Amino acid sequence: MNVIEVEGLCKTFKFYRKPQGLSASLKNLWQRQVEYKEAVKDISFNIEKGQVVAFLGANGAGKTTTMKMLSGILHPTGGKIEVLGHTPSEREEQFKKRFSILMGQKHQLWPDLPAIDSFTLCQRIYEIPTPLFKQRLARLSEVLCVSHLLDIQVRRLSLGERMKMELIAALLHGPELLFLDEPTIGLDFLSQRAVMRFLQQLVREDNITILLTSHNMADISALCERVLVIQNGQLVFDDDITHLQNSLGGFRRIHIESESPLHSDYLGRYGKVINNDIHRAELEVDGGIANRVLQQLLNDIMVKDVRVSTPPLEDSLERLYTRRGQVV
Ligand SMILES: Nc1ncnc2c1ncn2[C@@H]1O[C@H](COP(=O)(O)OP(=O)(O)OP(=O)(O)O)[C@@H](O)[C@H]1O
Repeated sequence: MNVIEVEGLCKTFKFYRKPQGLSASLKNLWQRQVEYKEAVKDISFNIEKGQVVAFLGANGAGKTTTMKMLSGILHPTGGKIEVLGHTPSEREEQFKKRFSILMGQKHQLWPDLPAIDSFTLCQRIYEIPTPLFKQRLARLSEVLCVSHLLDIQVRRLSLGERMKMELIAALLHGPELLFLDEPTIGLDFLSQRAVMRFLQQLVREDNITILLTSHNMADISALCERVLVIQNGQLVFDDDITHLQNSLGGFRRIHIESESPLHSDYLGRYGKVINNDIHRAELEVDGGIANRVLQQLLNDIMVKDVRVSTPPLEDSLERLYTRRGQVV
């Protein structure tokens, strides 16, 4: 069953550019310079119930704009969206109760109140029965290790603690679908891992559907099975995370350790030299010829140790982000 269905989605922003300088500003008062920005250009995809999908792209690629359209915050300028059987821009009450959107850079909790007060407000807004509210709050605050902080003013909490409270607020009404826009931005390593572990548990136990944007590769590999990549408003990749590396040429890294010095000029004939610190080197080669290159290296060089690995996800994404307008 599809939770999200998107077909030919477009969003063009109309805005006025403010010119520099006093005379230009004055002229602009009666002759405004209108500009258009095509932030999302004709994208189509479906997401099934229970899937966890990463929505990736360089800065300004169109991720937040798409998420805002999926959650009904922005109206599309073209195309069709169906989320949980609703048209998001109609903002029906029944629709709002079934999903949550969490933006790492925007906080919804009232900073001067303790988190528990904001949670009680959420309970009223979403009409959550008291026993269910108490049960959910106890579970969420316990798993996220913030039970002892519920009655402290939100502005006195650390960034990580506040983010965990935001996550609780987003989950109290038991949404079936979660839009997470940079949920771990600014969090330290431990808090990032705690939030990711918690989301993994949520997916396993509650079969929740998640669409996640993040520039943090650890978040993505920890949680997502499928990746959508948007570039300049166009969808350029939609497949399993494991296919991302293979689709981009399936590069492999060969790590060599040798007793004798390794010279980059010499190694260059086998593949692209990524690192070389005299006795250790790392080469990047096409996946299709990795075995042959490895055999050649073993024949030609006195190798002490050798290992083959897949390049990090960041490298595949860098290749994808820097390709212009090509669908993989
Ligand atoms: N209200 C607006 N008016 C005009 N242009 C806008 C508006 N909102 C976004 N844009 C432009 O649309 C493009 C896509 O923006 P969007 O916020 O969706 O990018 P993003 O992929 O989420 O980027 P980031 O990773 O930096 O958050 C950008 O070029 C941005 O400048």
